[in-house]
Amino acid sequence: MVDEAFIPKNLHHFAIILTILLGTGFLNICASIGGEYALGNLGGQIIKKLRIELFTHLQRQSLPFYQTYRVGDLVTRFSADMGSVERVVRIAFPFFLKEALSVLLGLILLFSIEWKLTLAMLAGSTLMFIGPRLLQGRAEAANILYKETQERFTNTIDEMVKGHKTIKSLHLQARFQERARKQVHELFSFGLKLQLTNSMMERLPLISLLILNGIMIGFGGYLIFHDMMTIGDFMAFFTLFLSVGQSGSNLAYIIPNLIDSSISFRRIQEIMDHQPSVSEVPHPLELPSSLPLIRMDDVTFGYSEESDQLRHVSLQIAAGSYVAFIGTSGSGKSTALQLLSRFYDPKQGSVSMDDYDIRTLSEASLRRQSTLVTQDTFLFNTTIRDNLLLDSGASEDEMIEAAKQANIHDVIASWPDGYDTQVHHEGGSLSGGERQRLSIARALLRKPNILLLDEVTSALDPATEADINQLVDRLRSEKTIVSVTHRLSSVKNADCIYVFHDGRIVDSGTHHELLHKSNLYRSLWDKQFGFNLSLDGLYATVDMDRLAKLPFFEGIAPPLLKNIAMLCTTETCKEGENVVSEGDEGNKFYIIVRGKFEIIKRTPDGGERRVAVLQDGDHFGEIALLHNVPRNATVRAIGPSVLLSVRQEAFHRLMAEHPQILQSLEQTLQKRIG
Ligand SMILES: Nc1ncnc2c1ncn2[C@@H]1O[C@H](COP(=O)(O)OP(=O)(O)OP(=O)(O)O)[C@@H](O)[C@H]1O
Repeated sequence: MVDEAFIPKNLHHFAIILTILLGTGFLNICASIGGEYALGNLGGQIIKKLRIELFTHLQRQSLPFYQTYRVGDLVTRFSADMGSVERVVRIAFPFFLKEALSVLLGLILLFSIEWKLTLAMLAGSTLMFIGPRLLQGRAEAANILYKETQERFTNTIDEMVKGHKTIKSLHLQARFQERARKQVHELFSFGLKLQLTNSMMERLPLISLLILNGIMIGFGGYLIFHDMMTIGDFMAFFTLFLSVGQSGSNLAYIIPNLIDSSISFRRIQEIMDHQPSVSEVPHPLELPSSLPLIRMDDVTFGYSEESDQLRHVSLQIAAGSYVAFIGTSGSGKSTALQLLSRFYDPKQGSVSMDDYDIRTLSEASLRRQSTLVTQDTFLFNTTIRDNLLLDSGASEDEMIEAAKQANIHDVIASWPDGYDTQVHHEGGSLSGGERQRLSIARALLRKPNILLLDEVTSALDPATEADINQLVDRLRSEKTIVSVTHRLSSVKNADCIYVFHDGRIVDSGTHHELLHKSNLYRSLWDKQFGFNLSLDGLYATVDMDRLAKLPFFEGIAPPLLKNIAMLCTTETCKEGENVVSEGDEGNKFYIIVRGKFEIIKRTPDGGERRVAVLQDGDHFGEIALLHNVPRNATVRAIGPSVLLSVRQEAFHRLMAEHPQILQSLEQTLQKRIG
């Protein structure tokens, strides 16, 4: 324009150049609108595909995966990480393409105007990328640190929301507040570090651009003074270089975004690379719809490579029979049930239904045939109706029938919205017993041939437990039922009871056979007999024969034991409640009538460690009847429980009236110490 139109004042050339400028400008506007739509659409499609693939991949994962990754770890990948990839795919990547194209075309034009100056500029422009490159490692590390902290904070929020009842009842707000405060502080400091590194990476190219401008003006001036370049060419070069330089620094500007997104992408990829440990074979078989014979042949299984929780377990469950797995806590009963459901595969041996190894069956056919009901019931945040029906295809009448069988229909009908009642907090608004009965109704609606029950009556009151036991009795002819329980009275009628101990089956037979031949079974049975509990589960008594079996009361005459039995008062406690706390002064003795308790010891670092689990018939704190000694551990209810307790003062009054009790106790203690 300067050399061909302005200096020679050539109107014709001026008109041509102006038309070209306006025409290309218009083309530029049209192309950018079209390009933005096309790239936006492409970016959106990529993200859509990635989200669906990640979701589907998560659903394919087996149980160990969900024990490795916590909710926050996965939610962050879907939210923050996916967001960062999305920003790059939708905005930064099109921007990168546009700017890279500008640089490329600009360089071609610059070469055509003055190649020597362009070469000089090109050599200088390496400055623009050296700085960011040097900072890249630090930026990546800061980014990873920030994302991991985000993940931990999300996990804390998840735990706080899910455990809000326990946190309140144990008054742990300060502990969570402290954890959250620490993580928020880390988010602040790591975020600041990340921001500073990123802004340094963004500033460095601008500084380099400033230096480049200086070089260009200096070298350009030199060329003009030596008649090696016209003023017009210099002005064209200068204008074009400003635009190319700006595009170049824009490219450097988006590097932090690219780093952020590449780390997010790596984190998503880490999940996508995780192969499920239990997966379908390439051409799975369909299990015929009939009551199958179930077998476990020499099964050994461990949750980790280092230890085995089941060892050489072999068992056979006849079609249509009612079988129970019983044993001490931690003996492997639930693990065996999970292997029957194929939530895990054995390390050695096999689980089969009829003659099919269940590893060869399609997951759909296995799940159609067998349903597992566990004690941790999960309800979806939708209506009770949806929670019951899910994809079972059952009718309204069938749903009501199943709810009646599970003894929950009357409760639902008494709610203002009945079956349309909305479930909140994954069922947290319902009682444990209600949740459990809903999950039983849900399982019945799916009409499985095999019903696997894992401690399903542990959260129920005695009346409901009796109803569920009757239901199981009614169902036993039409289904194969396998029930894991620690409450022996509820499986007395089972066709076969397998007794687990330390990961092995040590005995099997009917209740009567086991009473005769199995010491372990007899001792478990003896521990649980002799208690009487009202149907609402609020009032309990203990027989003196049962008290006589406690080592502590050995040798005390029956009439005195009767007096001790009368001192017992019933205590009920909710899940998560501490019955005794480590360090507190002990003044009561307890016997567990129903329920499970964990014994917890404080660790030197301020944490907690579970050292044992107590259940129906176990007792603790007997020393408190005699002396005021501090409790050496905390006893916390794992589920709703009922206990009988004897207060020290009442016991002392009894001992004052009957000094023989003290004599007997001292003799017993001497014998035990001796
Ligand atoms: N997901 C898991 N990862 C690692 N170890 C586990 C896991 N689940 C259970 N265990 C361990 O495996 C052993 C057997 O547990 P399992 O739940 O099968 O016992 P159980 O007989 O059903 O006991 P309980 O009556 O107390 O539930 C226990 O030592 C337990 O701590």
